[in-house]
Amino acid sequence: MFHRLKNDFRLSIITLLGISGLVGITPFAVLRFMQGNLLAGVVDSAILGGIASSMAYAWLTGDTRRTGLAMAIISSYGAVVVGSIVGDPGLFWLYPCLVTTFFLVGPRIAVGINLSAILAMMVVGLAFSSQEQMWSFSTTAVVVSACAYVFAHRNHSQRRRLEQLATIDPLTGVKNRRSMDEELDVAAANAERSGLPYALVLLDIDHFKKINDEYGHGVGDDVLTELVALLESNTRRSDQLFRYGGEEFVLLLPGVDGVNLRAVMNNLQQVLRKYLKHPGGPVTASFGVALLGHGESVDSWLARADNALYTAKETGRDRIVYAEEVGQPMPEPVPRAAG
Ligand SMILES: Nc1nc2c(ncn2[C@@H]2O[C@H](COP(=O)(O)OP(=O)(O)OP(=O)(O)O)[C@@H](O)[C@H]2O)c(=O)[nH]1
Repeated sequence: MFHRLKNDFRLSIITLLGISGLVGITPFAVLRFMQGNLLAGVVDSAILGGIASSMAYAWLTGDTRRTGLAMAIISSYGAVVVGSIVGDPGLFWLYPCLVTTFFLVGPRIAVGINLSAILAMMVVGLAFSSQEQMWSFSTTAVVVSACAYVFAHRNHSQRRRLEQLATIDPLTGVKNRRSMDEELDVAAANAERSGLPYALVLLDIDHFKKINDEYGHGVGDDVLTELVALLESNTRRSDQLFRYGGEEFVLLLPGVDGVNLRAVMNNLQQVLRKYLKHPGGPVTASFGVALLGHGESVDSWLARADNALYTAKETGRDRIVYAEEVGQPMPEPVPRAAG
């Protein structure tokens, strides 16, 4: 349970706000019934029920996106109904809701929910004892929403930037090794479920150190970016390229095996031979290729591709070596899905 709370930010917010809502609203629901205000008591109880069932749904299904939206709507419009029934004291409930919507949904949706709730409160008009009170409330509620929006928007873009810094290689713009680990896990799980074949290619530029030493690091960097451009423009959109480290890259190719895989690999090798150049001439690369076996771990898959690459380097470079050809028995292939 603590593990889920620690790793799922939205679930932890839903739980925190849900528990705060239940603890904060329950005494008022009891009070309304004791005061004989049945309608307000029933509305408070309905809000409590909505919050509790949303929280349970989020925990059971993990669908925190829909739950966040449901909780934002229930709490904001619930506050409007309560304000309209009990008047002044109910107005204050909208303020925490205006802020918490930004924790539950994206900034734009939160602004939409907030403005429509403020407008609804004004149109119904029952919560206010005077025009002045209505306009004071509406103006301060809009100011609170605007400030919360600016803060949430900044937070959102900073999080996106951090995600980018953590997952993208700054020189070439392709995903880094950290993203690769995640994507390979996803691919292995998908292969078991759907029966789709997956090929993994480890690619390493030949004699790259010499290029750096003779022409400088700037030229080496240009070769790396040119390699990425060539690979990206000669593979499918569903293929994924990662920088494994230094001058080594990983290509993840879903849906290809057998003759098709060999055709793809031969084409890539030809393209690099023809177009990848440094000031002294062409640049070549060596390739180690491994198809994911049935039930095989990602580590074993990578290790087989790495062994194949090692063989390609040892046997002269500028070569494509398939793992099953270098004395590594290919694990049983992933069974194809029926149909
Ligand atoms: N320009 C540049 N060089 C890099 C970068 N990352 C790693 N390198 C260099 O890549 C070179 C890799 O050299 P080696 O591992 O000896 O490999 P190699 O010279 O390609 O030899 P083989 O792989 O055996 O053909 C080293 O000189 C690193 O400094 C980078 O981002 N930019």
